[in-house]
Amino acid sequence: MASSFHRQSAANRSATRGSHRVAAIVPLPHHAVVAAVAAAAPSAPAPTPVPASKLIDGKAIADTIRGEIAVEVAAMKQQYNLTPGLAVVLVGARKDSETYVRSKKKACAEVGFDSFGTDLPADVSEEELLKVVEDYNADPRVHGILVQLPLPKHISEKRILDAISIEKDVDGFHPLNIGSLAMRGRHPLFVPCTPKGCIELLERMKVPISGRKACVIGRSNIVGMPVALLLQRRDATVTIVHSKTPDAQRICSEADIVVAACGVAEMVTGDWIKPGAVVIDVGINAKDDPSAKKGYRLVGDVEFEGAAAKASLITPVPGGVGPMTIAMLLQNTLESAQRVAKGESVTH
Ligand SMILES: Nc1nc(=O)c2c([nH]1)NC[C@@H]1CN(c3ccc(C(=O)N[C@@H](CCC(=O)O)C(=O)O)cc3)C=[N+]21
Repeated sequence: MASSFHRQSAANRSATRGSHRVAAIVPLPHHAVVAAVAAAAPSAPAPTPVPASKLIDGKAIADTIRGEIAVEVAAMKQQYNLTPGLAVVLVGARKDSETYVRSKKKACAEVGFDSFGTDLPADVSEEELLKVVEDYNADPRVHGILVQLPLPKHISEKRILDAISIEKDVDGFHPLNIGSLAMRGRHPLFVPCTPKGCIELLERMKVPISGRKACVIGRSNIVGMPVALLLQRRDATVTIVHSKTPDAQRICSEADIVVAACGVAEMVTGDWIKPGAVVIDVGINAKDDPSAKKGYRLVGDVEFEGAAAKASLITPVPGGVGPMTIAMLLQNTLESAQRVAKGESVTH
């Protein structure tokens, strides 16, 4: 089960502060460090742990955002007597999908949202699923609709996603939302959650984007393409590399910001990373590990130790982008409810 999608995260220091601080406070000559390490660990050299100052703590940042959302929800209930509502539709019984759906519903409860759920059998017909989506489209208690992907093979993902009312499309997957994202001077109603989470991590860590070179690895509709558009909107110079790109590693190694969303476990090794670059790892892959309780552990699309040795900041997996995806889903749902409360809702 090597589902790929995202996440990681961690610390509350900026990229520039992190790297400058190390340079300013630890001016030890290299040989002195080597000598000190040798004295402390005379036997097998243990891998140097990644310092906390390099970690982008996605879980902590997502917790902060969820706290901010809870405050807004309480205010909205007071002022407008309105509670944001999210509907999550799950088809079939994929273990990973069930886990994600459970954490989405839990997150809703924590910030004071209403959550609605429909679980359908894997052999449900496309028509029945469409009917569920249409009922949620018409339900005024529901401000966001998420149909958990992937869907079973016999159902057209396109047909289902296109049926979600654009003003409840909190995943931001509707072509009208993606189209607006791609056009200067336009503003989509919703930005897809994982790409939005990546940018939020960069911004909260005060990583400069404007004028920087960014490399996005992967061109999927849900992550690679929209995250590239978001970086470009913030005036980065963006290169997207993918499975058919000759010399992807060389291109990546020139980037100040790397977003890895290729869906291949630990593909991006340290030699892809320019010294001081900021690395956002969107991958989530299960890797066999007999020493782990479950027999596997989660790894990203980035080989963490090697990349961390070069990077100024890096997101871990888990605990990086993953928790941010859920926080951004809540934020999109809140924004949707706010539009309704203020009478700004657009009609489909
Ligand atoms: N319509 C739709 N929208 C989605 O946003 C969507 C989807 N379908 N299908 C599947 C992917 C996957 N996804 C994740 C969300 C949170 C974590 C997450 O919170 N991960 C934690 C925990 C990981 C774990 O322990 O399993 C972490 O990385 O720290 C991961 C993955 C949303 N997806």
